[in-house]
Amino acid sequence: MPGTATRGMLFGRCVKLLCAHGARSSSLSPSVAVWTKGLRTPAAATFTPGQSRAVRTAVTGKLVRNGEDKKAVICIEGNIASGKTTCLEYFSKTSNIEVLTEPVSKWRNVRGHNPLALMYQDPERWGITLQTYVQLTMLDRHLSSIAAPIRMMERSIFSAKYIFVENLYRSGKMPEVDYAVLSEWFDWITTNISIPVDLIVYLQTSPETCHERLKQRCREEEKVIPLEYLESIHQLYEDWLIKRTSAPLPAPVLVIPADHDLQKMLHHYEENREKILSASYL
Ligand SMILES: Nc1ncnc2c1ncn2[C@@H]1O[C@H](COP(=O)(O)OP(=O)(O)O)[C@@H](O)[C@H]1O
Ligand SMILES: Cc1cn([C@H]2C[C@H](O)[C@@H](COP(=O)(O)O)O2)c(=O)[nH]c1=O
Repeated sequence: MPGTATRGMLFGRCVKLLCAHGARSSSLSPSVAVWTKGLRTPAAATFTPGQSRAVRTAVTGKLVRNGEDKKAVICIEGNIASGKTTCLEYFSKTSNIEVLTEPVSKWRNVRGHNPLALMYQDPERWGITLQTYVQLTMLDRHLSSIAAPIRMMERSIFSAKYIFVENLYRSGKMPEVDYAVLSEWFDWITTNISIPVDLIVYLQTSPETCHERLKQRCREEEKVIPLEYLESIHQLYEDWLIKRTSAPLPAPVLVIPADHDLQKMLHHYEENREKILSASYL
């Protein structure tokens, strides 16, 4: 591992990304930030366990937001209405953890438009619109500054692509050109920007449980979701996080069975607390 002086040299190239004057105000995080670019080396980026995040970034040459590379990132993944928000709420009471829920309110209202509702009404036409905005807002969540040493996020830019975009495309509801454009964006982002994740917590539910919880939550846009849609999302999650056959894993996975009632789930969260929080030492 390089010493402090070497690391200083590796991180010597700083760039400032500043908001353009006169740009329309946005509901995203302010983009004034200091970024560091790791040194690009011809060597292939191979990560070994225990290697520090700083060194990995130096090897890959990705843009990294200063300071954020030292924080632990835990992503809570699972099907629609599997209990992710409830899990985040539980851990939000822990000091040292800052929780970042999915920006669903933005997906329901971008300058007066509701791309989430439009997508469910006509996925062929509006899938690309929603997923472009999901990708942007998820990236914004990953890059936002937090004060606490541990960041717990609901889903990730990875599941938006590997689960939801993939589902639209495979079910024939996203034209190939839309899928290609979204994939190009995703590949550019993940190649050039450091999006570290230290642990994925997968709340594993049956699609039937999610269907029940979804009906109980009663979000207007989601009233049209049939059980088959949740089955497809479930299958994609299982392929990605359990069988590990579909897409790369950005982090180790901790599986928590999540079909149980609320009281039992809170007990499971408590039982797994140490394992989850130890992500900060990875
Ligand atoms: N273990 C549970 N048992 C029964 N209902 C639950 C449980 N966990 C969450 N719920 C309820 O199910 C609905 C979906 O939960 P939520 O946490 O919003 O899921 P997600 O964030 O994954 O979409 C909510 O109405 C919530 O109160
Ligand atoms: C990430 C992502 C989400 N959605 C949809 C799926 C649900 O209707 C909401 C998220 O609600 P949840 O209860 O937190 O699962 O957004 C989508 O269509 N595309 C996506 O990439």
